[in-house]
Parts: sequence; structure tokens; C-alpha cells
Amino acid sequence: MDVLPRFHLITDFGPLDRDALTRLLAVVGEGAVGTPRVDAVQVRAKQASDREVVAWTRELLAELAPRGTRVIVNDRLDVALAAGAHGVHLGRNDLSVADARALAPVDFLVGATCRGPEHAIAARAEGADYAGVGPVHATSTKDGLPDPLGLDVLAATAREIPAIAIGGITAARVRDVMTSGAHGVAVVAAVWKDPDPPGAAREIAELVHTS
Ligand SMILES: Cc1ncc(COP(=O)(O)OP(=O)(O)O)c(N)n1
Ligand SMILES: Cc1nc(C(=O)O)sc1CCOP(=O)(O)O
Ligand SMILES: [Mg+2]
Repeated sequence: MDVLPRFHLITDFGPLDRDALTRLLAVVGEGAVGTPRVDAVQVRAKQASDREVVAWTRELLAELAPRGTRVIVNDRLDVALAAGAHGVHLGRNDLSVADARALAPVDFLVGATCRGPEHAIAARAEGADYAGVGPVHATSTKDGLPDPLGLDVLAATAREIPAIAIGGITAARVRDVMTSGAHGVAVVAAVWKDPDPPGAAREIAELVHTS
């Protein structure tokens, strides 16, 4: 588990009830050797309480860590640390990377949202492991984002720090994104809105890991 995760699957569940967990585990798969994989699940649950996110993260860790899939918490370092997560993804208004790095254990992953190379240079200097770079393409999953960055800005950002492309990433776009220098991708709709989420995840994983 030493390689920086390439395929980040972001959760779409409301509560992590039995159905949501079953759906997620079907998408992540068993992690069999030689099978392309979801490398990290990011717990993004904006409507949930801190206690719920801690409980769900612990539940996911119990299921996913043995499969070699890491669990990263969106926004909140304190919640991530309390739950024993593998990392945190920090947005532009969350705790700074430097403050998070000072509080986190050495092998804890710290990711930061970056919207261009200037952000990436700062994030790297503060100790981020990777940048979530987006929105690369238009997305209807989140409102209020800036205009799409496009592949040139992704490429320039990826020269500064390992870049995880986010925003409108679909299987059809993975090769271009990876050719632009991305380390990997983060995805919501292309998996969860597909009629066959496990199949969609397998296709994206294969493309990410073979590009
Ligand atoms: C891998 C990755 N990159 C970027 C984001 C966006 O994070 P953030 O800016 O904190 O916005 P929200 O996801 O919290 O709405 C991400 N989640 N993951
Ligand atoms: C949560 C989020 N953050 C983004 C950013 O650019 O900061 S794009 C995004 C949504 C990603 O979902 P989809 O794969 O459905 O486009
Ligand atoms: Mg966030």
C-alpha cells in the first residue's frame, strides 16, 4: 500500500445504511491480485453529523482496509483522525495543508484542492501528498465551481505535484487526463449515475491503471 492512490471514488450515499454499504462494496470489489481497483474511497457526506461520519468511516475502514483500499475523509482532519482514516482531503477553505501536516501522523495522506499550478506549488511546499485538480470538465455534481480548467491547466498543475483530476471525469475522458500528466482521477457521477456502477468502476480502474 505504498503507492499514492490513483482511482479515488467519492461517496454519494446519504446514510451509510446496509444498502449503501452493499452498493459500495460491490463497486470496490474484492481487491483480487491483478484486478484493476478503486484505490481510495473518499467519504464526502456534507449533510451528516461529525459522529455519523466517524462511524461510517470506521465501518468503511473495517471493510476496505483488508482489501487494500484506503479511506480518505473530505474536509475534516479531526474527523479523519478520530476515525483512524488513511487521509484527509482539504478544500480551499478547510484547515491549511501546513496545519494539517503538523497534526497528522507521518504516513497520513493529505490532499488539497488546487485550481492551478500556483495552488499546487503552495500545497506541495506545505506538505500535501497530492492535489485534487478541478473542475477539469463541467460537472453537475457540485454547484458554484469555477469554469472548467481544461487539460492544459491540469497538465501545468500536474508538473508541480501528483494531480488527481476531478470534475466531469468519465471513462471516455480518462486516457486524455492521464496523458496530460495526471496521477489519477476522482469520480462521482461516472460511477454512481451509471446503470452498472461496478462495471463503470472496473472500466475506469482499468483505464487509470493502464494509461
Ligand atoms: C480528489 C478531490 N479533489 C477535489 C475535491 C474537492 O474538494 P473540496 O474543494 O473540499 O470540495 P468538496 O468536495 O468538499 O465539495 C475532492 N473532494 N476530492
Ligand atoms: C466535489 C467536486 N469538487 C470538484 C472541484 O473541482 O473542486 S468537482 C466535484 C464533483 C466531482 O463529481 P463528478 O465526478 O460527478 O463530476
Ligand atoms: Mg471538501
